[in-house]
Amino acid sequence: MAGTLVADLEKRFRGGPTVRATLELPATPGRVAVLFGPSGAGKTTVLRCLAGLDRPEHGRILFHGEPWCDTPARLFLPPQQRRVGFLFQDYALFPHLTAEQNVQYGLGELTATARRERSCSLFQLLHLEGLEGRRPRELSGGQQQRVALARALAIRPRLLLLDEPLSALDAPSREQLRGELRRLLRELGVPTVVVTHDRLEALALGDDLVAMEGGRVCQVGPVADVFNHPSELAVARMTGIETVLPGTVVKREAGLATVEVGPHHLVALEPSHEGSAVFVCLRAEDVTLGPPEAAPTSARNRLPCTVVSLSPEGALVRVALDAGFPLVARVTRFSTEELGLAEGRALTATFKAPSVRLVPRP
Ligand SMILES: Nc1ncnc2c1ncn2[C@@H]1O[C@H](COP(=O)(O)OP(=O)(O)OP(=O)(O)O)[C@@H](O)[C@H]1O
Repeated sequence: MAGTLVADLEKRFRGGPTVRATLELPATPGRVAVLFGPSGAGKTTVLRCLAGLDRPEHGRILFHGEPWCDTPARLFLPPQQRRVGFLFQDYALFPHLTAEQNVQYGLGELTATARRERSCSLFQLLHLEGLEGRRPRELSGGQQQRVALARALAIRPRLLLLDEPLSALDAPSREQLRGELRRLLRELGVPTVVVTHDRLEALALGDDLVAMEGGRVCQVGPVADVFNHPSELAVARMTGIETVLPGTVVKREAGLATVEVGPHHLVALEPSHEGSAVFVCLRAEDVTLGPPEAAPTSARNRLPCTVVSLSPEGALVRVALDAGFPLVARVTRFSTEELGLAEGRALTATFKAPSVRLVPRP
């Protein structure tokens, strides 16, 4: 129990959905867990229950073995007793207070000197020196975010909870601050739970991932495990796998599975689950394109296909293909030119067996 955050809760909204979450996460210094999923998945609801801002109808929350919520025992600790730092989506800074006053707001129990010392060290840590006297409207989006983070940290929280911390920023700032926030969270040494619906943000910020959809937790695990081995179709979709095809496992041998998909037999690593009905999931980045007469490579899967459409995406091009079933590849502009890609062009698509993820099909 030490070093973990355990939650098993159910929150019902009158006339609305029920959000259920069962999860156990490492909560060690600097470790970041991401609640990830599409809009309406229930991420914010879980975060608010962890904070003590919402009260679940049923459930338990244990932080390092200490009960924060236990509905059968009628136990519910308010946020200040949990000592959690909460960063709201819109930062919720008091507009009439200066940055320094905002940061010192929750420190009423300290002497004025101690309050000043605490906020001074946070302004240094978050590179906000010189901005103490500014009001929120006189700060940039990134500066507001850091002031809000300083306020959340001022109480010396045991757990930091961040709701979409970058969503209030424009795209270029978001990209820049993603890496900065990650470094900062590591440095701060406080276990953190972050809500995001953004795939890149989840990858950049998280050590652990809780994938949610439709008010339930679909999968929990280290970020790379969840992205590489989605346990179900909903997780495959939310982690950005574009090719999802119904298939049937027709052979299992020597750690490999042969899967019938449309007119083809594909080779994948043998899945740990039983059952032959599967979804074959393939990332566009894992598909290599070459001329029809391309020489064999180590890739187990080679499919003749034709180009259906090309869509530029910055330095890359998304290539929709017809291989007897729809297949998506993503290649550089350079490769597009070199291969002379155009609608109707015949090609060979190749991908390795470990790139083919098999997810059980109900
Ligand atoms: N106070 C409320 N009353 C009724 N329904 C609510 C309330 N708060 C949330 N919900 C509903 O509960 C579900 C989960 O909402 P929640 O805000 O937790 O989702 P989310 O994953 O954080 O979504 P988003 O990414 O859009 O913020 C949604 O269907 C939402 O409409």
